[in-house]
This record gives sequence, C-alpha cells and structure tokens, in this order.
Amino acid sequence: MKVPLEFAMQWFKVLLNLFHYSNKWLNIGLKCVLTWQFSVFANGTKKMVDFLTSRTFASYTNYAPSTNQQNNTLASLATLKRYSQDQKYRKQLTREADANARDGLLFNVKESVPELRMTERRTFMGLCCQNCTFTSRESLVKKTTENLALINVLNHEVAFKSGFLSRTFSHVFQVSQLKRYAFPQVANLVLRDDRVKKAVERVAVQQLKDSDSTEDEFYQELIKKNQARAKKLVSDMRSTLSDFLLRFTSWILYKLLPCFMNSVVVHPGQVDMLKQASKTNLPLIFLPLHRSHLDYILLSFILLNNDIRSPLVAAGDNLRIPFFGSLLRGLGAFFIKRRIDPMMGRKDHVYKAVLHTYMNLCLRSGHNIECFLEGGRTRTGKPCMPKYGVLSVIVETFMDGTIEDALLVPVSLNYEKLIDGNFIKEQLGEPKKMETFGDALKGIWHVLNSSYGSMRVDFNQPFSLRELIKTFDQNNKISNPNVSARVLKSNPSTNSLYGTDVVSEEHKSLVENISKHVIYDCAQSTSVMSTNALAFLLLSKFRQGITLQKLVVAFEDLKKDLELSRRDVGFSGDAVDVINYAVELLGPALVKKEKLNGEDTIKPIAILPNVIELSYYSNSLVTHFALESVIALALSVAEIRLNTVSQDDLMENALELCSFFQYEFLFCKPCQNLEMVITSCIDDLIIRKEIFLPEAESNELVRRSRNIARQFEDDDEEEPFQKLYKINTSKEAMENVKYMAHILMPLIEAYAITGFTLETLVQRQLLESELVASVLKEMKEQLATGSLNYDESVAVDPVKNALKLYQKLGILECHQEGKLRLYYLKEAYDNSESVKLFYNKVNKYRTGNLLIQ
Ligand SMILES: CCCCCCCCCCCCCCCC(=O)SCCNC(=O)CCNC(=O)[C@H](O)C(C)(C)COP(=O)(O)OP(=O)(O)OC[C@H]1O[C@@H](n2cnc3c(N)ncnc32)[C@H](O)[C@@H]1OP(=O)(O)O
Repeated sequence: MKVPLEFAMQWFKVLLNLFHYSNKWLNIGLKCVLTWQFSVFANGTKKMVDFLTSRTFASYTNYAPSTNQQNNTLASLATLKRYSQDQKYRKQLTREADANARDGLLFNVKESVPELRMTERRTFMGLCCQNCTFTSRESLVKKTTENLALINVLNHEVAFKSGFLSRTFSHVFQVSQLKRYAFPQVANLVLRDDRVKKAVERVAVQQLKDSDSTEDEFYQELIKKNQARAKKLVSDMRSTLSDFLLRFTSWILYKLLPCFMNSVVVHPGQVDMLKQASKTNLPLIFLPLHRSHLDYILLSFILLNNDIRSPLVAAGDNLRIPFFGSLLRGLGAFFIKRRIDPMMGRKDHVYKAVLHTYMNLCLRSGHNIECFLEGGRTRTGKPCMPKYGVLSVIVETFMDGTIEDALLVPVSLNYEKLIDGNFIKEQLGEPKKMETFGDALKGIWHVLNSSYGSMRVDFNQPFSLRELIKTFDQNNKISNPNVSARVLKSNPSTNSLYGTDVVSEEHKSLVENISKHVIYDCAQSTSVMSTNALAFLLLSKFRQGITLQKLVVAFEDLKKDLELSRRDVGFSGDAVDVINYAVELLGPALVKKEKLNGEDTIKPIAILPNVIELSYYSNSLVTHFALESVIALALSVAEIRLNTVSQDDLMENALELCSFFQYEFLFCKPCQNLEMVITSCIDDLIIRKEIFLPEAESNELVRRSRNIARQFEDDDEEEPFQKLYKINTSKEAMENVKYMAHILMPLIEAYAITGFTLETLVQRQLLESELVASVLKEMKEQLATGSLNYDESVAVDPVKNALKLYQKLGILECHQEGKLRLYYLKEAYDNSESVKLFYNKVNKYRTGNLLIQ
C-alpha cells in the first residue's frame, strides 16, 4: 500500500512540475506570437489569459524579455543582440539572487533589464540638507549604502525559499508573510473632540446672529444641523485602511504591473533608511512629487512589501467616485476638499476643525501620512509650487505637543513614459475633466494595453521635523533678534492654524519654508529618464533634427554633466541603444527617425499640439538647468565692455529673471542665499562650460580697467571695487551661451506675450478664463507670423503663472469670488504706455545681444 502511495505522490509531483513549466513556456510562446501580431485587442486578451493562467508575470522576465521589452526592441537589432547576451547574465543573476534569498535577503535581487544595468554603481541622491538637518543627515545612512545595486521591485519571486508551493504561489506567499500592522480607525472620535464642538457652536452662534433670531430652540436646531454636517464631513473624509485589502491589492499589482511596465526601480539603500526610520516609532510623513495616479499606488506597494507601515494618503475629493473611491479609502485614502473655499463669505470653520482633528488623531494613533504637497499632478513636468494646508496641520500637531517629532521623507518618482494623460488639451485651454467611473475603467484598460518602460522611485533620507524647525527658529532669531514669539513653542490653544482665524506670519513662513525645502529636495533627487534626456536635447539644442551619431555625443556629454552635479540617470548602456529605445517609447508623434543622406536622423515634432507633450518630458531637465539658463540670459542683455561684464550687472539681471520665474522654479533652498547660489553657479560655468575665463585672467582685467578709468576720468576718488568676468568669446563658448539661454526662451516668450496682452485690460476688466484665452490667441497669431519662435510657449500654465507674477509685482489686481477671478490693471498701470514699458522689461530677454549675433 505504501509503495503505490509513494509512487502516486512521485507522479503527482512530476505532473505538477510539468504543468508549472509548460505553463510558463506556453505563456512565453503565446506572448511572443501575440506580440508579433501587434493587435491591441489580442494584446489585451492575452494579458487577461496570462493573468488567469500564469503563475506570475514577473517570473518570466527572468528568462526572456517581456512583451514590452520585445515591442521596444524589435526595431533595434543592436538591442536585440544584447538581449541574447543578457540571457547568460540573467541566469547568473538569478542564481545569485537565489543564493541571496537563501540567506534571507528579500530585496537583494539583482536583475538586468536592457535599459538599466542594475549592477552598475549609481550616484546616491537624496541625502537631507546639511545646513538644516545636520544630525538627521548623520543618521540612518550607512557607509556602504552608496555601493548597493539598484533593484527592480517587481522581481520578488526568486527571493523566496525553495519550497515548491512557495515558489509556485510566490506572491501569495509573499503577501502572507508581510508584517501585520494594526490600523486604528479614529473617525468615531472626531465629533467628541473639543475643537469640533467649539467650531460647531461658533458657526451656530454666527448663523443665529445672521438670522436675527434669539430663540434658544432655533439655536439648538442650528447646533444639531451643524453637528449633522460635521458627522457627514467625517464620514466622507475618513479612511478605512485595511490590512487584508492592502495585501490583496499587492498580489494583484504583482500580476498587473509587469503588463505595462518593464521595471519599478529603487535604491535598496534608500529603502533600508526607511526601514530603520520606521523602527523609531515616529510618524513618517511621505511628501512625494506628483506625476501620475500610479505614484501613490507604487509608494504604498513598495512600503507594504518592505514591512513599512502603509500611510494614510490625503486624496482630493474628486477621487471619491463610485467603487474606486471606496477602494482607495480601504487602501489608505482620506478625502480632503481640493480647495477650502470660504463659504458664503466666511471660512468653513466646521470643515477645518474636522480635518484638523482627524489628522491629529491619526498621527497620535501612530499612522504614517502621505501628502502630495503640489496639490495635484504636474501638468508641465516641472515640480509645482507647494500648497500649505495639510502640512500646516502636521506642523501644528508637532507644535502643540500631540506628537513628539515626525520624520519627513521627500520622495520623487519619474517615469520613462507618462502613464495617465498628457495634459495637452488642458494646456491649450480646455477645462479639466472631472474623474468618472467610466473614465477610470477606460484609463485602466488603456494602461494595461500599453507599454510604459521603466519607472524610478527615489526616497530621500528621512529628517526630523523637530530639528528642521529648531534650525529655522535659530536662524530666524539671528536674522531678527527682536522677534518676541518663538516659533518653537508649545501652546495648543493659540497656535492652531486651522483653529484660529489668523495664521501668524511667522508660522506661515515656517510652513512655507519647509514645503519649499521639500519640493526643492525632491526636484534635486529626481532621476533623469532616457526620454527626459532625449526630449531635452532635441528641444533645446537640435530642434531642426540631428544625426544619430552627433546626438550620441551630445547624449554622453549630458550624462557626464548630470553625473558631475550628482544627478542619477534612469538608464545605462550604450548611448545609441538608449536613444533608440527612447525614440521608440516617445513614438513617431513626438520624435521622427528617418534616413537623410544615408544617415539616421532624429528630429523632434516641435509643433503644436505634440510639442506640449514633448516639452513635458524635457522639463525635468529644464528645471535642472534653469539657473544656468538664467545666467546666460542675464549675460545676453548685460553691458559688455572689452569682452567683460561686471558681476553687479550680471547679478542684477539674474535676480530679476529669478524673480520673474518665482512661480516656475525654486532656484535655491529656503536656507540658502540666492545671490550666493548664483555666484557659485557662475563659478561652475567657468570650470565646466568655460563661458567665462578663470579668475586670474579676470582679476588682471579688473586692474587694467581701473587704471584706464582713472586715466580717462581724471578722478581722484577711488572707484568702488567691481568684480568683472571676462567672457570667453570662442565660437564654442558663444554657442554654449545661446544653447543655455534658449532653455528658458519658451517661458520668456510666454511671459512677454502675457505682458503684451495686458493692453486688452486697459480701462476694462476680464475674467481669468477670458484673459488666458486672449493671451493664447495672441500667441497663436504671433506663431503664425513667425514673431514667436517656440510652439511650446503656447500653454496655459506659464500664462497663469505670469498673471500671478504681475499681480505680485503690483501691475494687476485680482478680485476673487468663489471660483471666478476677475483681473484688472492697477491704477498706475491702467494705460497703454505703462503696459508697454513693462512689456519691454520682460521682452528685452528675447532679443539679447549675444543671442542674435
Ligand atoms: C499595496 C498597494 C496599495 C496601492 C494603493 C494605494 C492607494 C492609496 C490611496 C490613494 C490616495 C490618492 C491620492 C491622490 C492624490 C491627490 O489627490 S493630490 C490632491 C489632494 N492633496 C492635496 O491637495 C494636498 C496638498 N494641498 C493642501 O495642503 C491645500 O492647502 C488644501 C488643504 C487642499 C487647501 O487648499 P486651498 O483651499 O487652495 O487653500 P490654501 O491656500 O492652500 O490654504 C488653506 C489653509 O492652509 C493654511 N495655510 C495656508 N498657507 C499657509 C502657510 N504658509 N502656513 C501655514 N498655513 C497655511 C491656512 O489655514 C489656510 O486657510 P485660510 O487661512 O486661508 O483660511
């Protein structure tokens, strides 16, 4: 009896193994056949079949290129060749990873994808600020961190124990092994809080006064009405974070993500810092830049699978749509109003008290929180200026002693290809469409049937909120010794940002500084993807097209340049392969590849509307080079004598440009001095770009020019010392100046034409939508006549920012009523001459001497 049983067991095992491997190879075969057919429908169906039958999608990326990789590489023979070479390498890596897994190193899986060699040593970005958070910077990071290889979080499978069941159902096994966290639900405590009770009473008293009634009965009715409203607000806001739902979604994501992404790459050193930070039991506040709806999904996914407590995420209430809203709620979303509108001319005290109390209770009960400071996805590819509401609550929770400290974690995410929408319509003036259930379904189906390359997540080093505030406080005291109220005080009753009507200027600037610091840090630690680099080079340097050979040289130079400034890139390998790959990903609507005179030539589609999308990719690098471009533009309009320019002149122009673009870029951290940052950027240009000659030569020039000045002016008075920069007039250096200046030229054009269109406001007023539409119309007309050079200047975002700037500069006035904004000119500017004078102030940067030579 025993023998046949053993025999049967043996056979069962063999059959299971056979089923397992045939399934895998069948899938690969099926995948290849369907891929060759290039049919969207077939592709979708295949993915569904795969999803239902395969053990795992991620698994066979260890043995063969994924569909996406195949799609991307069919056009590139060179890359295909590399795939086959990679086979051996992959197998070796799999063996290594298996070994690691046996040692219990869950994430030490090294995986090679053609675009990114994971084993290559990378620049380690994202350490926190040395000026503001010196102690935090010394913590959490190990000396060896920098040497770790990148990992693809989708390749988990090999890291498991070698048991048959755990291998076969690896992802089920993985999610079942994760650390269990209790996620306390605090919503039922909100209404009992004093802050909410007081807000309810306050509003009821106000409503009673407004009604001219003094009846107690009516007052009680108002109290009940406001209490009911508060209850509804809590129920709409609350998150129902569930451990089971998180694990289940994680399992689904392991299956789905490889359908449309090659890899999700993180630096294990950064994950390790987070793991250590989570052991401190302080709340972690994740502050990511927002590019795509995938951002929060991937963040929670990565955190969950690294045993880090999943955060509650502040989500705009536009996402509270049927089914998906409830799903997001269960996965950690708590819903906030996108805009805290004053209600009927008054602040919505009840809402503010509810939000404040809810977040307070969440933090006190140990939840981590995630908030997208920018308040929405970037429409331009550049980081947006922060919003302060949610962070101000977190800061206050610390100030009033509810929490002892919190660790802030700036996060940046970047994608080779933008996943959800390209915002072209919005940028060309069409209103934003509200999310609906149908759109969400359509979007998911579309995503599953497309290929988006790789993405990269960079977690910055967590830093202590207490330390940061202490440093700001000390700096504040040094620069302003008369400040009586210290920032770092604990007084819950008076300090409340949402609790009181007036937010003190000191608190405002504190929250503003923290937010701007975080956005700046995130921008600095965003990895540059292949598509960013290609789009940037094409739009800023080679708008008329360029041969592949020359593009390769420029690409390598750009990569070196980025490495020198400690920016990591999200690609590796031969530049020619990377370029071909990026051309494929961007597609023929954005980049054209053709043979001209027997040579491969790449050309951007630099016309509307396509160029808006291309500039989205390029803008990641525009942000990086913005200050250099400012200096080139400043130089182009500076007074140049004997090939020298005075530092004062250069600085004045540069500061003016930085102030023009204050809503476009953060040129320095709040703890830095802008003038010093500009000076050090000029020094950098002397060394790296050779636009100015080194100091020794410049100093000699200062001496000589002073002598000449004395001789001619016959002046006894000593001239104040003026540092001069000698300009390198070589052809190459001049070309460099032009190239750098052109990086910001589309923005200069947008700002100038917006200034020009203010003419239409003379003696009248316009709604923002009307004004923006007339600026866009003017731009399109100028584009048609050739007065405007850059199609990407025609975009809503810079126009709106320009209007904000002109308002700040005191030229425009804006009257807001609800969502409507009415613009009119300030009295002093309400005539054509003043508007023209102002326009010339901006427009001069379009026609700088060095640029038209
Ligand atoms: C395992 C796998 C799972 C995977 C699956 C995971 C899924 C996991 C969940 C999904 C989750 C989705 C997530 C979506 C992502 C978004 O939906 S992003 C959009 C929503 N999020 C945000 O907007 C967050 C950032 N925004 C804010 O903080 C905004 O301030 C607010 C709160 C939205 C309000 O905006 P606003 O009305 O424009 O007002 P704002 O001028 O910012 O100021 C509001 C108040 O802030 C305060 N304030 C303003 N300035 C300052 C200052 N400088 N200092 C201090 N206080 C200030 C004042 O109290 C002010 O009130 P008032 O004094 O004016 O009355």
